[in-house]
Amino acid sequence: MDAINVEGVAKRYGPVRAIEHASLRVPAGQVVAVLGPNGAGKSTLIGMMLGLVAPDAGQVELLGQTPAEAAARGLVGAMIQQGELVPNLTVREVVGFVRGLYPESMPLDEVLELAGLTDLARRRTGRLSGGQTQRVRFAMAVAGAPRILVLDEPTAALDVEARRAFWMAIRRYAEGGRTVLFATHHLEEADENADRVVVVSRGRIVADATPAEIKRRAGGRTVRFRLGDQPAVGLEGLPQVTAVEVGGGFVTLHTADPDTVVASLYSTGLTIRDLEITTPALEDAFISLTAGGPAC
Ligand SMILES: Nc1ncnc2c1ncn2[C@@H]1O[C@H](COP(=O)(O)OP(=O)(O)OP(=O)(O)O)[C@@H](O)[C@H]1O
Repeated sequence: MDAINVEGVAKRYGPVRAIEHASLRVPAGQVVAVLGPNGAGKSTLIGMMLGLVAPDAGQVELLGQTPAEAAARGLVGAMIQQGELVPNLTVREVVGFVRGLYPESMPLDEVLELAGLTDLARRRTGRLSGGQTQRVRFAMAVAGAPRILVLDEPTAALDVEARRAFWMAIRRYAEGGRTVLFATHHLEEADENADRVVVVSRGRIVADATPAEIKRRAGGRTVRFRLGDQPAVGLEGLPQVTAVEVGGGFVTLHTADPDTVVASLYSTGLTIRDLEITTPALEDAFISLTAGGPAC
């Protein structure tokens, strides 16, 4: 049984089609990034997964149950963008309260340690920084030891160091077959932390693959080198070369198969200098996959 099964969901807000017919199956144990620009529909899709937004069409199952049933049984934990913490309670009290709502929760000290809150346990939540508040939200999301964890832009308020610590905690949580799905605009975050990247653009899933596959689909690779005074003729006829650019003293060959291109390049007898093979950054892949911008 899949951890998450989204089948043909759609949601409109007046004239805006926030999500148009999206389907997604996530097996247990995967860490999935939902990547897309502002307004792409990520929060709407996540809201439908959590039962917070009613789809106009289609359905969602979490471990074979409706989102409401899964939430009632403590199978799903969530960190969403809205919501204030109760300011006059300590971190330990807030997390302990949430933990007490679940049938099979994690030991409180373990939750605090995982979220990096051990030293802040006695601090009142109204006196926390933005990053510390995010850690409390994370602790609340995992306190019930849910099998599925859903996070909507969880690192939005965090600096680089806090981000790194946060992702280490998520990876630890995902160990042992738990499923994590998170929304992000941060390409490097999807690349570094997910097994699979689902790209959403203008309410549609436009790509669903590993980060490496997304880069490959969006642009292939380039083989770049200097030819000196030798003429750059016949290079477009080499096997697997899809385009040739000459400029700035360099020749750039575009290809999906750089190994074949390099082998055939050396067999031409040309003197090749400063050869390098490059892969486009995930950022470039993302821009070309989501070309067209947000839905409204
Ligand atoms: N409650 C609502 N009422 C009206 N329009 C809405 C509502 N919620 C979302 N939308 C619109 O639906 C579209 C998708 O929004 P959504 O918040 O799902 O995108 P997102 O990818 O999560 O964006 P962001 O990264 O900025 O959070 C946007 O055009 C947004 O303005």
